[in-house]
Amino acid sequence: MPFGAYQNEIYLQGLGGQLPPFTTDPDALEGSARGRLGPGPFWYVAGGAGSGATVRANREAFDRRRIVPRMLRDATTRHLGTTVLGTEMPAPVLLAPVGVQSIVHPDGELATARAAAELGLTMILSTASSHTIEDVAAANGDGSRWYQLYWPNDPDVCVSILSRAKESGYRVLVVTLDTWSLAWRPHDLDQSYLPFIRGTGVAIPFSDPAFRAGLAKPPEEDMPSAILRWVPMFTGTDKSWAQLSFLREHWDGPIVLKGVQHVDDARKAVDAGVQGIVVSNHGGRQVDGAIASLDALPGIAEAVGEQLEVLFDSGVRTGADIVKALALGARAVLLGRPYVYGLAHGGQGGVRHVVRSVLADLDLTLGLAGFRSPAELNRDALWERA
Ligand SMILES: Cc1cc2nc3c(=O)[nH]c(=O)nc-3n(C[C@H](O)[C@H](O)[C@H](O)COP(=O)(O)O)c2cc1C
Ligand SMILES: O=C(O)C(=O)c1ccccc1
Repeated sequence: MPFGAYQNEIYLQGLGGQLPPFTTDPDALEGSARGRLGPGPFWYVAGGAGSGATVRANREAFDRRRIVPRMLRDATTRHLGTTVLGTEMPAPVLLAPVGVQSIVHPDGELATARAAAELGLTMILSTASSHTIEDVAAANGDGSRWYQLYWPNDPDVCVSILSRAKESGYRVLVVTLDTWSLAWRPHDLDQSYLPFIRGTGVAIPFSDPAFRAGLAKPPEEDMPSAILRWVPMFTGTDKSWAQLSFLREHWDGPIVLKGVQHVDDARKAVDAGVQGIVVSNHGGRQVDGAIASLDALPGIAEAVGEQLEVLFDSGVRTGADIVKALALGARAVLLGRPYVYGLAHGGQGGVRHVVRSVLADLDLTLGLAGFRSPAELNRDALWERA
């Protein structure tokens, strides 16, 4: 069933008097989620670092580029599927790792895992998850899952978490490099809203045998001490390129580095022997004033796209955005905030509606622009404003 068929489904349901569960308008989605969430949870998701300059820059970079549609090329049948690092995907879209999803819905990552499995998409589970590696794997069933590591300083805890992920069927390790500390985030600070305490984003360390072994009392008996041990374990110390060999030793599948923004770092990733990168500025949540992720993409894809898989995120909201990122050299994109807003609207069903909408929009936009598959896209498909 083509993804664009969601359009017909919605129109047909309309004949029976039924409307979509909530908006299909990507621009209205954030405002709609705002009406459902308190200010703490809403700004945790929507907020960015500092003045919000990079959150805005991410959108502006998409706006500056436009698709140039081609006619009479018979794009009535499209094939959106692709394979990334051995993972088959029905469309070049993954669900980005987002921490502490219980903040917006009690089912949190379990709902996301179920929605991803239903749609055949790959989810990337965050280390800051509010559910354990094993529970999310069970919810995802025979779906496709990758694991995102916030790299703990304690090697025993790191190895233990990696082996749990491996045993639970997570196929690819995504190592996030840009968040060894949370950035200056005025919205969270003004509300004294520390996300991973508010939403129990510590399920993974607290359930970890190696982490528990280092505590005087288990977290259930002494939560503050456990948190005080975990926070410095995954923040405060940056790692070096040389240390990546430790992860290669303890993870025998593909490794992807998330948060690459400079072409020289992309080349270092090649030298380090990893299999992929995510060109990302963390949705504008880390370095305020950082380059728009889409502006960083073409140079990086050109330099290293033949040597490793180049994935992309930050600012993707529509099908057209995905077309633009693919045309600039991304193999696939990660969807971030939009699916979290879907989760806020209705758990698994809310994620399903948002993701189906984005995929339908992608399918229709690609076809109407005259392309049958992502592989046909390149820079010729775009016009760019100076
Ligand atoms: C609420 C929230 C929590 C996030 N938590 C994580 C995380 O735990 N690990 C991670 O690698 N990235 C995390 N990210 C970043 C996303 O993976 C992704 O890079 C970003 O959302 C992309 O930007 P977009 O939301 O504009 O699409 C988070 C993003 C948001 C919005
Ligand atoms: O908020 C984030 O962007 C993020 O990456 C994170 C990190 C730790 C806990 C929760 C979210």
